Amino acid sequence: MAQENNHEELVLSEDPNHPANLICSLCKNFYSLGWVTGTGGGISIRHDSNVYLAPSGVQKERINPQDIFVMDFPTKSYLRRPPSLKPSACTPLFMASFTKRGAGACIHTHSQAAVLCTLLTKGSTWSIANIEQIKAIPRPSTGGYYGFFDKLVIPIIENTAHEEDLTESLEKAIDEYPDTCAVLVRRHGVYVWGDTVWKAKTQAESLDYLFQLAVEMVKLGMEPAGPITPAE
Ligand SMILES: CSC[C@@H](O)[C@@H](O)C(=O)COP(=O)(O)O
Ligand SMILES: [Zn+2]
Repeated sequence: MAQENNHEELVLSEDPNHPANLICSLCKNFYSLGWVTGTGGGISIRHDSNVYLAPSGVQKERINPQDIFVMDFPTKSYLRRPPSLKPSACTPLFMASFTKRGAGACIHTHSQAAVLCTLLTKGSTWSIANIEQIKAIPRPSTGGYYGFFDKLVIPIIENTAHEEDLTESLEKAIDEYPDTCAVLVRRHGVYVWGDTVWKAKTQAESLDYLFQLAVEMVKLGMEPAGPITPAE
């Protein structure tokens, strides 16, 4: 019987910046940061009209380019489905960032700092102010980035039993917070997107830095979004 054409040419490339190679190398990088351990978390990249997706339920730091799914973005149909694998359960959430924000990549982490920030905040947003690293976060309404004296506000949505059931509330948060490039998921992690894969990466790094800092500030009795007070 003839083998189904699985379009390996869509994922096999010598170019380290090919999306299929980048998903593999970045997942190793994110694993070492504790963002994608134990199969959780992941990344999807949109390049031209193709969306590149990791498989579901696998050790993300051990993915090979042959394991990558490729979707045609305009039609949402799969151009390549590796046999015996399922696409990431995060697919509809990654797609929300591509469709609603035109993102070029979306990163999902299970970072403990992100989870702790959702536990330290009872409401539906998490914020921080007056910290230099805020300046790495884009603010679409101004066409630029947050300033040092601005307050950064990230929406928090409630977790669900299944990843795909988060889609509706993530889409609502994206609509309600037009300046955000991230949505926290309570007791779960965070989704961060960017115009390009490198912007998504640096924004995810900057946010994780701020999440870690905020946890330490709270431990020291400081309010992360509070006013600047003279050091004692
Ligand atoms: C540790 S299981 C985590 C999953 O349920 C989910 O939250 C996740 O982030 C990864 O889903 P996956 O389908 O493996 O890409
Ligand atoms: Zn997850």
